Amino acid sequence: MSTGKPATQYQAWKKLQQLHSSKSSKLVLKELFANDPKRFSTFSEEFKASSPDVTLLLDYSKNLIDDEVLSTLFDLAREASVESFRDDMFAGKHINTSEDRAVLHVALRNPPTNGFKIDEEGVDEVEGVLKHIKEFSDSVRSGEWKGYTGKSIDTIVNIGIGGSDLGPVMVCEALKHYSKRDLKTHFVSNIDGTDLAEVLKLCNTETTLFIIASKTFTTQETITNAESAKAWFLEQAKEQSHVAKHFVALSTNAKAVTGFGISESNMFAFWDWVGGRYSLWSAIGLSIALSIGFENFQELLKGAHEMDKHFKSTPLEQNLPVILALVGIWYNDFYGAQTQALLPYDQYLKKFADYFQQGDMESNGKSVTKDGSRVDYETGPIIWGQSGTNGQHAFYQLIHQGTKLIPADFLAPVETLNPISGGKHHEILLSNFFAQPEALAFGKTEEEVRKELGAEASKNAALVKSKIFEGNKPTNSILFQKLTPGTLGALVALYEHKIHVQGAIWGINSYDQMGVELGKVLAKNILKQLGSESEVQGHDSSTTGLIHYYQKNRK
Ligand SMILES: O=P(O)(O)OC[C@H]1O[C@](O)(CO)[C@@H](O)[C@@H]1O
Repeated sequence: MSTGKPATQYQAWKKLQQLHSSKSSKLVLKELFANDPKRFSTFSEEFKASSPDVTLLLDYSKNLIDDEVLSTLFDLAREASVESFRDDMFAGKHINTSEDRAVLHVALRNPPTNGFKIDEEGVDEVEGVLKHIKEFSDSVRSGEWKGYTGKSIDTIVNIGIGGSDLGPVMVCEALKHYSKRDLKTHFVSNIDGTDLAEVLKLCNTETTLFIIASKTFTTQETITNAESAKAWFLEQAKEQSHVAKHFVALSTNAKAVTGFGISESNMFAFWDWVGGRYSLWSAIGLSIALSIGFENFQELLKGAHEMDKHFKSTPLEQNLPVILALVGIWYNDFYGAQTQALLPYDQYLKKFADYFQQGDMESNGKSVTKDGSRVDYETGPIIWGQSGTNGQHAFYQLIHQGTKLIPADFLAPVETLNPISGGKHHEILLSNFFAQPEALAFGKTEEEVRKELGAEASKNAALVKSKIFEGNKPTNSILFQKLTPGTLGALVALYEHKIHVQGAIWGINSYDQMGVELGKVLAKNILKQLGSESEVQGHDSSTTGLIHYYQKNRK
């Protein structure tokens, strides 16, 4: 079990504080590289899965670390029992202590033979659900599954929110290359009626399949959207019995699913030990299987499983998720960095940062440890980013020359799936992928700027200053072979395990999400009061004023 101890109590943490005060000013990338020609090979690791297409190179040499800092970070991981906490997760121990649950997304991608031995109720049902997903997705994709007028399905609408939306959205976008183009996939998540209304304009009742994705099947947004979608469908289809051909559910709550009017045979089950933000590998991935086919879905699971094996069995010093986690902690807790940017140089990964915004921030956005103490150090970073090179023309200015330290992960494929114009686009893309971390690390000195400006430099001191790049900005670079389902699985699992390791060191529970509850409760209460001004009770003057303004001005 993780110690749940405040991280500041570890000896290694104290040593890292000393190292930061004594040497942070000396950790200058330009000098570290100049003094060590082998720095790249020392601080990079390759991950190779059994499929030759699934390889990742992590270069973490452009970080503000040296051997001593790094070995102290590994000491920290050992002192915080990261290895035994990891093993507890794989063994099905109830590491989600506040909800007394196992955390077993790894069981969803664990092959029936040669996998990990996991002992928890429901794990032996995983294969059966995968079989159900295969049969159903094959029959929809082949056109065998017919709608109420005998036509095949050509449109899928996944209705879900949070983990029941973001994973499928990200993966369907990332693996669009492998998708069945004549089967359109849409996602509706927001309670804002605009979301559903705009999607319904693209749908035909006779050929649309709605997937209602909700672990609890009580989430207000999802159930309201599902009810409205059903009403829209029945306006045309009339007969309640036709619902069975057009609505399926992905849930752990059979009672609520049948209560909604979907029969259990049209329900794809999963279990309490699958956290919402770790659920794309479960039945929640049905829209993925429909879009890219079951075999590709299985490749995705396989790639993740290979990363699970790496995480479970590789010594910490070569363990990719552990390295990413520790380097992240170095900036988050000792340099005071508030955020972490994820910058994929692959257009298919444009939703990657959005996905891990929930994955990381809902997991590690906590301020009490497992034993209830208030932390006196920073926990989860703010995750953000977008695909390169678009980000370069949006926010990179601040990363290069702003006042904030923004550690960033750059990701790119060696091979593109779209080598248009003889591969020219890809070469340009990758030249940017290589150039940005280099510019961030090594910057541009005043001397270089003066040389570049020539005579102009002596006339315009402010211009000289504005063109200096201080450099020494840390980055990780991840190069993967190409964006296959297996590679994506490995990449997602890499970041999932990074979150796990960081949570273990911070002593927090990465697997509950109490922080989303209060707002939900207040919204339900306010909804009951929106009828008239006199009903608005029990709020502060700001909230009351805002509600009254709305009530006066609504039409
Ligand atoms: O799948 P459900 O139960 O509808 O929940 C959706 C999402 O809501 C949350 O509980 C809170 O945002 C997430 O953890 C979850 O992914």
